[in-house]
Amino acid sequence: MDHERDDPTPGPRTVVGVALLRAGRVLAARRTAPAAAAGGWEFPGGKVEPGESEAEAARREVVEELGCEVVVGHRLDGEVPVGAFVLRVHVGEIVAGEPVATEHDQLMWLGPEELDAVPWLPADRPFLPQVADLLRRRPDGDDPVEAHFDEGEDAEAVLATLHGEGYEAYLGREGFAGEDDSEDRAWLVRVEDAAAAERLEALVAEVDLAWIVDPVVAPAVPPPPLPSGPKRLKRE
Ligand SMILES: Nc1nc2c([nH]c(=O)n2[C@H]2C[C@H](O)[C@@H](COP(=O)(O)OP(=O)(O)OP(=O)(O)O)O2)c(=O)[nH]1
Repeated sequence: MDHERDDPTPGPRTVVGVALLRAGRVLAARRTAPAAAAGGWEFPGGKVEPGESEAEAARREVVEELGCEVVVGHRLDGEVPVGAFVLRVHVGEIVAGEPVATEHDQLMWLGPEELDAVPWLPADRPFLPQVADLLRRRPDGDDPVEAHFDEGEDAEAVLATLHGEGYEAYLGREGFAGEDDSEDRAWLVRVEDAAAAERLEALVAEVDLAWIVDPVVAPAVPPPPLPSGPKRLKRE
């Protein structure tokens, strides 16, 4: 089927790149093909297929290219023409597996001061200042910290432990901009002070399919706290 001909106002199709962030660095990958782009560095990703969202395409491409699972967060500002396509870039975070280059010939984790050290493809360069800003923006101790849980039972158990130890913590459902309401959304446990965050991190480390959400990649629509969240108890 020719989707472009059915659309009365077809725009250019999209290539989605994902700026994978981890510990103040972003993953850059070196292309091997086509010849004109070989040796150029890019964000993992590829063409969005008909019927796919950009986030779905980004997740699929990262599995294909790097063999790991990612969550995809907000889109960086702007889009850049690439031939008949436009390049758009989302931030993302690896949540399972370690990236292994299968289509690229090299991977590098670059800090904000190292972004200029590799020859990026021309279309990627306009995104680099935004990426550098995100890499420099680390949370301060008072920012809320959230943990993602695939299983509601795990989230509830961690919440109960935190409450039992006197920490204030809230339960919510994950929600990403542009995604429909769904019963399948993951669970989030949120804490709002540094001591609770440290305890939450320790508890999350013991649970499969749970991780601390990078605040930079956090869902664009944060879940509201439950109105009846218990207050933090005084601890000696
Ligand atoms: N994936 C990706 N492609 C980029 C970036 N910057 C950039 O100019 N491009 C260009 C290179 C390619 O011409 C095009 C994306 O093609 P691709 O080969 O990655 O797409 P794909 O995986 O869907 O592959 P295919 O359909 O061509 O087999 O966009 C970037 O950061 N990531």
